[in-house]
Amino acid sequence: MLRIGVVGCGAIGREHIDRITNKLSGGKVVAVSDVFVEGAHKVGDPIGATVYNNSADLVNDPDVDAIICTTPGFAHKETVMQAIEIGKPVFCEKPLTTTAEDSMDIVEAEIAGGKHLIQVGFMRRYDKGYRQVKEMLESGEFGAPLYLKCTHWNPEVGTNYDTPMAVYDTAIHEIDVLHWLVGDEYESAQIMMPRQTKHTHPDLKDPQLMFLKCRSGLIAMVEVFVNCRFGYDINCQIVCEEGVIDLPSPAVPTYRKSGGLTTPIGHDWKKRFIEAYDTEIQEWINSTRKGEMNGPSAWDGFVANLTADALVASQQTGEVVPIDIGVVPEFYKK
Ligand SMILES: NC(=O)C1=CN([C@@H]2O[C@H](COP(=O)(O)OP(=O)(O)OC[C@H]3O[C@@H](n4cnc5c(N)ncnc54)[C@H](O)[C@@H]3O)[C@@H](O)[C@H]2O)C=CC1
Ligand SMILES: O=C1[C@@H](O)[C@H](O)[C@@H](O)[C@H](O)[C@H]1O
Repeated sequence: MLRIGVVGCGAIGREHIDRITNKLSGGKVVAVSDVFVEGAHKVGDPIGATVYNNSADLVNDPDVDAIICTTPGFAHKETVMQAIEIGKPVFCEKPLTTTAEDSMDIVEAEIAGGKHLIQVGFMRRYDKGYRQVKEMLESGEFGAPLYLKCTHWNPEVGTNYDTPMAVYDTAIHEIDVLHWLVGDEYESAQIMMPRQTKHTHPDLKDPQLMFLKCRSGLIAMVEVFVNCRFGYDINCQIVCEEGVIDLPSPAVPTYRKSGGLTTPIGHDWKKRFIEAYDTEIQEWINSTRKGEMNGPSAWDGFVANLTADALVASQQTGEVVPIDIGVVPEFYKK
């Protein structure tokens, strides 16, 4: 049994605790922590977990074999570095950090420790739909992918969500999954701001149109609209030389009523990728128990943050910003 400590008992922390406790196998949450300690007690007490009010004490608890970090992005580095220091595996929710510089510090610390310890929560790589699309592209039947049109539509966000977060908290999913999907690397990024919705606030530009150009010339266009009101709607269309692939959304009943044919759209990000989260965490438990680390790595987290930094820079100017990921360290070559 993998004894897991969860740092950060907010929305997704609670989700992961629930799936490990009630759905998955091979793992047990034995400790939880949150700076808001009452929140940690609320989820930790019913499952008999030790409750901490800080990350260091949880990481250093000898009864904790591995850590899940589900604090906000700005706090990830602290916990991940503590885990590397003591040599414990850590599953860190996306983004690895909020800047490429901080992610590089983690990459360097992991390499110095000489052991693969970090997995980043890019769960879309575990989604059946994205996996099917990847297989279709790799079959060669569609020819080369030329451009991608993607939407990351979210019903609403709070006032603590600002313009850069549209990139490093939200578009970070597309940043990671799209280059993985097409087997390419980004070379530049650009953002254009269309007319803004009245539902946004002064610190948030919404919507934003993001353009990512790959080395092959392929361009991915990502629409991020986080106050779209109508639902949580993730779409991806890949236009190839020999055909067009649309990412399948999970099947929902459609219905005819009052003179209309309706396809309902969900509102909740927790449900859209629920199977992907289950698979992701189950595979992490399985591989961690075997002393392996097979999922998205700290290097993948760094590449995503480097790309995010370029997009954030373009938010100010609208200009095309180059991206140079450099050479993949030997340590991360598969
Ligand atoms: N893979 C995915 O689809 C999703 C990933 N996330 C990621 O998970 C992380 C958490 O997001 P949410 O659960 O939505 O946030 P949240 O705000 O609901 O929860 C964060 C929790 O961390 C606590 N916290 C803050 N600083 C802390 C610290 N230094 N040490 C311990 N606890 C601390 C807060 O009190 C709060 O309980 C973020 O990085 C977010 O981007 C969130 C939702 C979906
Ligand atoms: O990661 C997530 C949230 O943090 C983010 O705020 C949402 O927009 C994402 O779609 C969800 O998956």
